[in-house]
Amino acid sequence: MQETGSISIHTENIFPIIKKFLYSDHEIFLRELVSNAVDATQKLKSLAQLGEFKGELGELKVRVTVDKEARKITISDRGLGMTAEEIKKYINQIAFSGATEFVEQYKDKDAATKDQIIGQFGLGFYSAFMVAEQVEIWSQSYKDDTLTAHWTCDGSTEFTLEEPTGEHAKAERGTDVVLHVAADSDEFLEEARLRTILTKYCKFLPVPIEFEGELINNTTPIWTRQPSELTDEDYTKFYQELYPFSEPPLFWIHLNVDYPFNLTGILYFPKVKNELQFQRNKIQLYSRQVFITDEVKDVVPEFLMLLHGVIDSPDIPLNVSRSFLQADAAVRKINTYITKKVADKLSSLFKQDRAGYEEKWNDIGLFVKYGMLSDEKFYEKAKDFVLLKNVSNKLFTLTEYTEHIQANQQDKDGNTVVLYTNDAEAQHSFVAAAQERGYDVLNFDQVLDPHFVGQLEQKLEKTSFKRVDADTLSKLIEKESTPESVLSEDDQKKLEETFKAAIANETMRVKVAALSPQDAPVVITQNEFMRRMKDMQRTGGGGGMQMFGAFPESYDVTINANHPVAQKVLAGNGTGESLAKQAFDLALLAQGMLKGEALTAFVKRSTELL
Ligand SMILES: Nc1ncnc2c1ncn2[C@@H]1O[C@H](COP(=O)(O)OP(=O)(O)OP(=O)(O)O)[C@@H](O)[C@H]1O
Repeated sequence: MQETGSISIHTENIFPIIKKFLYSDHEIFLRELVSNAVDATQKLKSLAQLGEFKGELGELKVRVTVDKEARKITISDRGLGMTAEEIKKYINQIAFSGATEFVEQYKDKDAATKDQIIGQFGLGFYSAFMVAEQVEIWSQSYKDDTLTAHWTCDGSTEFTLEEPTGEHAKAERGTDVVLHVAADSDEFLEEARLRTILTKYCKFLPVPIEFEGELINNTTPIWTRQPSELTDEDYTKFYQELYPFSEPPLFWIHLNVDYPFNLTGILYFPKVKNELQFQRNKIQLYSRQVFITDEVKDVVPEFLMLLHGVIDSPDIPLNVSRSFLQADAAVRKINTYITKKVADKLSSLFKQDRAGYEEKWNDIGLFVKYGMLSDEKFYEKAKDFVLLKNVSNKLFTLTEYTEHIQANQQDKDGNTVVLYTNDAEAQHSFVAAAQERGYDVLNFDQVLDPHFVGQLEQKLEKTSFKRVDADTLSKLIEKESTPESVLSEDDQKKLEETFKAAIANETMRVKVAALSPQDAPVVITQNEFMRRMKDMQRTGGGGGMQMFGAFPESYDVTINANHPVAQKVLAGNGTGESLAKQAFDLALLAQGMLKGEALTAFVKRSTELL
């Protein structure tokens, strides 16, 4: 029996369109055909379990072979097979209508959406024509009394279907799909290229895949197994399998839900450096153990992309555009679920082993803060286990820290003032002065910290954050009883003039204030607000803040009226100005701001004074 026929499709010329536009993703043909072979094998296994197939299963492998000379790639399975009738139904109708639908969707889309669709649309069987000029199917159904079917098609709407006689009349059960590789697809005749593709997409398929006699896959990756039967070693070994040559992960979460959506997977917390660096290792997305993509941007919340591992879900729609994906209810639920799981894991680590958690803080701190900044729900959970580190490297939770400083660091209005440094070395003199007063200073020296400070300030009631060098201590935390000035108004004026003349610099705003005699004689500070704006701008705070780039750096110079040096400057007949200069330079020196010519002049002047 031989039949020739015409496949009815609605769109004219879908073939050239598919060929042309799918160019960048031609390699997925192999994923599609191997997945079909795996599905056919799994279906046969189910039939056997149900007692509907009583024959020998035999060795259920999918074999991929390539014959470069003959320009052929063959994908063979020992699955349930198809009769000629079934080929007509499943291949001529379903597979081709899938392709038609694809082109229909594809036609009116803009370029960006097209890319999207290409990457994620499972074109199924039809994708074979992206690389082949002719495709043959040899198939023998598992059903008794059926004959082998042989279908050929050159990618046009014409096909032939026959049931061969003689030695080919009844083949072994299963399907061989034979691709006659087109002239412009030579690359797919290379063994190395095919092996790379198979390893990328088929590494964890549930049925053994053999390529040129070699097993390609691990059929039971650990995310498909029960956590109770897995050891830590299994998890770290699997991490190595996913990301060879990477440092071992810190810890992991085994995801497993089947309601209201289906999702399994393992998320690993890597050792993240203190910078927001682009990660080479990405989360991989699978659908029933078939690799789909490692662009998981819309499936997991952005901050979770710092994690590594795999997510496997048949419920993630892969054939729709990105904007649709973001609005998709299943995707949103998956997002929420993963976020909650991650927060719960961190919370239990924190509660069960505080010391271990603190040890890991350097690696997970950035992640936790990023999560708090980008996800309100995560903030709500993480506020109980986020840690603040002070300059003595002691770690506190938010509540612990408020308790720690409350007694000492409340200002006259009852606000708690948190002091912090972003560079303990450079701001050492300020940190030391604060500590002398019995104040505590936090270390906020990571890239996200300026944003994090802003967030905490909004969230925590009656609490403000001030960098230690933003003002004099008496101003940073204003107390009820401020020291009185021992100088008369006239003397204060005179003192200010002397310093102004000595400093002679427009960007230094000089003022005299009554500080404690224990405070430094001269304090140079940079206004908190202005500096924060500049910091934000540096870490990408958005276009609206560009204008601050135009502002020159400016500093406040506070002269302590109650320090003995003030009296000396006032009393110094003719030497007042050089004493003032000396005191100012010492303040600059303490902050690492004295450089170049000014530093040389200072050293010279100091030597002369000696
Ligand atoms: N190797 C095979 N053995 C048995 N049946 C097959 C085989 N390959 C394809 N089929 C049949 O042809 C149908 C169409 O295949 P196609 O790959 O186009 O779509 P699909 O697998 O149903 O969906 P998709 O690939 O988009 O997930 C399949 O549903 C299946 O019934």
